[in-house]
Amino acid sequence: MELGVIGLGRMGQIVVDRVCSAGHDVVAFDVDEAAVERAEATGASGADSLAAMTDQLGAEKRIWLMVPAGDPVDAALDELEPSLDTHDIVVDGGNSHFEDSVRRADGTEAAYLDCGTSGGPAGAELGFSLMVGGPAWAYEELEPVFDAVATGPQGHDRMGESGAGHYVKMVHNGVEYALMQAYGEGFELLQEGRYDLDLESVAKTWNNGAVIRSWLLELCEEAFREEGGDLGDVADHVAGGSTGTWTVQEALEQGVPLPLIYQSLAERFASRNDRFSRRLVNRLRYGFGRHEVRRT
Ligand SMILES: NC(=O)C1=CN([C@@H]2O[C@H](COP(=O)(O)OP(=O)(O)OC[C@H]3O[C@@H](n4cnc5c(N)ncnc54)[C@H](O)[C@@H]3O)[C@@H](O)[C@H]2O)C=CC1
Ligand SMILES: O=C(CO)[C@H](O)[C@H](O)COP(=O)(O)O
Repeated sequence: MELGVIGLGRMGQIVVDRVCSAGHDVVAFDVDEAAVERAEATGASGADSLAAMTDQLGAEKRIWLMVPAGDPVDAALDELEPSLDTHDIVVDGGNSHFEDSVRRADGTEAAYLDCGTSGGPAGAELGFSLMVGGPAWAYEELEPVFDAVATGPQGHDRMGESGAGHYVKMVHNGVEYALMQAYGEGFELLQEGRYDLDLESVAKTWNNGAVIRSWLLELCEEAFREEGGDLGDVADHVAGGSTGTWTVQEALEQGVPLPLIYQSLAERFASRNDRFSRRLVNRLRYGFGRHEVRRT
């Protein structure tokens, strides 16, 4: 099969590598020329524009978008649209909002597959977990590509109609937030608590047979090994947050309580700057109790 890949960053380059390794042909495009050169060095045929890419793909285009969610997806689709037909297939493998994916599926001539991708850059070796939404014929047609990008045939499935893939990925990310928060809190108590513990050793021991073993816990072990048990100069500032926000917004709309995921998201927001509410509470404790006001 011949696949066009648009967006050759951390994730898109892995798509290129895995699809090429599986014996398919890849035509690669990115607005960053250096990224196109990297893809060429790993076996893809580089294109210097979207038009050049679609020309190379010919009839029955199969295209994988791996650009940042939001405007870049619409920008690429707007440019692709004149050359797309009903027998073409476009996959969006990024973290798009599921409602954007439904809108895009309705607005294109091509069959549009929304594909939630999990595994991160670490998935280069193992492959990803892929959650796909959209027309069944297009999913089935692209199964050889999904087999290559995922861990294998078990690493991908069609979740349902348009939007279902990105919907499942959105919820996945909410779960990811809560799991990380739970590990964070447990290790914080161990770090602050009664015993002088080696947290890397705790994580390693838990990873070997404990109920709470997981890949995220292996990443905790790696973090303590590389940064030290006190996490060295790692700041208490957590970036990201859009996918978790969408999860909480959807839960509110559906009337489903998600206190753990909401709290994990709120912890991220709280980590980002001097919280006015905390500063006021700090000052109020002086007001009513003459407790010391902590000042920076
Ligand atoms: N990094 C991660 O752990 C994961 C990321 N994702 C999602 O995958 C998507 C890509 O993520 P990354 O590879 O990490 O981002 P990245 O920032 O490493 O790469 C994005 C690439 O897209 C290119 N690009 C931007 N606009 C473009 C356009 N209009 N046309 C062509 N190329 C364009 C950029 O030059 C860049 O090379 C995002 O939606 C992200 O949320 C999904 C799962 C995991
Ligand atoms: O999808 C992912 C992992 O599964 C990406 O790493 C994503 O960026 C994580 O979300 P956030 O940026 O909100 O932390």
